[in-house]
Amino acid sequence: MPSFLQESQIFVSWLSTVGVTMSPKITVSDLRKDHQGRGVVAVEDIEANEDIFTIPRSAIINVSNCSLIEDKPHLSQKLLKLSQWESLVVVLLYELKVKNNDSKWLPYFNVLPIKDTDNYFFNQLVHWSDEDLSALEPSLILERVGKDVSTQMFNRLYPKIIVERLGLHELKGVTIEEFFSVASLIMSYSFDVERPASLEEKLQAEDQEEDNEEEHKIKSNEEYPSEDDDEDEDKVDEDELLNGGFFKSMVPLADTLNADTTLHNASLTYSESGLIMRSIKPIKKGEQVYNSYFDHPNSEILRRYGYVETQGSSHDFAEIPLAIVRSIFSKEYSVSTEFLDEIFQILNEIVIADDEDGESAEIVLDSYDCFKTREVILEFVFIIQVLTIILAINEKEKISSWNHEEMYKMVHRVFQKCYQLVESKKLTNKFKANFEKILKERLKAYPQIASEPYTKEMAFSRAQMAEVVLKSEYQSLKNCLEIDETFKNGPMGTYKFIEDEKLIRNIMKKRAPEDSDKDNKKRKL
Ligand SMILES: C[S@@+](CC[C@H](N)C(=O)[O-])C[C@H]1O[C@@H](n2cnc3c(N)ncnc32)[C@H](O)[C@@H]1O
Repeated sequence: MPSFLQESQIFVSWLSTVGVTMSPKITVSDLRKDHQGRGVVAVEDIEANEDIFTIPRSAIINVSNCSLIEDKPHLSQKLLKLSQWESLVVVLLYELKVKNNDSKWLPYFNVLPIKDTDNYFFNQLVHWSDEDLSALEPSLILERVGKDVSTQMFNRLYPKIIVERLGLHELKGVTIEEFFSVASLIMSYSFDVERPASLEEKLQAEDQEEDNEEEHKIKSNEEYPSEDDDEDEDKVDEDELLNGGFFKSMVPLADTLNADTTLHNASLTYSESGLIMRSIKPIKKGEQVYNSYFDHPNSEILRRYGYVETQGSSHDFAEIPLAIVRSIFSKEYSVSTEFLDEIFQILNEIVIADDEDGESAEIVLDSYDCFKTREVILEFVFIIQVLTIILAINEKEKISSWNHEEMYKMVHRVFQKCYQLVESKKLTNKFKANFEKILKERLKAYPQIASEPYTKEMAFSRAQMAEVVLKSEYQSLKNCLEIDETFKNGPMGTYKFIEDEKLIRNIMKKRAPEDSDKDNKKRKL
């Protein structure tokens, strides 16, 4: 059996046979000592904006370039009706299970975790046991692990889509574990590759032709699709492959690059004929060429890719659940959670009622993001400010005993006045106090280890990676808790703090008619 090194060499030789051109300034390296599998490293200095390699579209795998369509071109339209994920799963299963050693991409598959199980294993959160996952408490990433979604996809594909609709009996015996491996591979290795304009036109024309034929068939033969078919088509419609202008694709060599949010130095660009990996800054001899897998915090990097950045991701944030906002306000103002839920319901009604162009943002969210950079999402600022004022007025007026209509009017007025306040970069002093209490309460949920600084050690075990995620979130909260910094000169801009009474007096005074016109102007957060 070829060694790890030999497999890399076979892969690199194969790349040239499929038209990939590689700069002599890079090499595919063995980075197993750093627990990074393979990666691309510069063997000579590379300047900014240099082409590092180019990949023709014929070398990538997707629904328009794969053995399945070469062998069974009649399935093309049916595949295009699936979602991006579903179609790539089918395409890869066919390549791996049916073509297997005859696949033209075999030297590529041999350097991937799906085939090289001696040197790789999947570490994404879907593969973690419940015990492993418990180390991530209280991170809200636990609500997005994705086991249910993956299982649902498997149940949709089997047997209905793969066997009944596509007639791929040769893929009948695929187990849920095999499906999970392919799904994990797609999650951590695939790219959303823009379709070239020429292909886009061809696909749209074929789709139109297909629709016309379908319509003709129905009219002439009165042959209606079965109820079941109809239901299925509806389900995938929004998510259909033809939407979005890209194909989820496997891109050999581009996916050999590891990623780092701070060391990111190369990016993939698309042209009509192919894909180009280009340096975005100078890369010194000996340095690794790093891609970026979008702006993810460590929790999401772990969920999707199975590793963490040991000193934190540049895009780290922590999430504050709405439940904490509810419990702090309930405690601080001695009001029932039912009353707070009624206010939340009214806030949702206001957003819907005042939404003229469908663009107003909801402010009652399941959770609120607080970034390491000291940015706090505006919905969070706004809901705390609104609740602070409503509950102060409640102390004077006992709003909680009012009927829904009266309560709606008052909440609406507070909403509008707080909107103007926040828009003019002002907040109240009591907002500051409540913001602080909420963040402190969230911090209490984290274990002691989360408050300790990152260590220099690499984090390889699941327990170590979970610790790094908790540190990333804890530090994000701590940073945002430095309120004078958060609301002064940071990414949020500079806010002025005013007396709550001033705003409350303004709200309580009888409204002048011209005020209401001004108040009704469009709001977007
Ligand atoms: C697109 S692949 C990159 C190539 C991969 N290293 C290989 O040998 O096939 C993505 C996977 O590489 C690993 N990876 C990427 N960036 C990493 C990093 N900065 N540190 C550790 N592992 C990384 C993770 O296992 C991730 O799921």
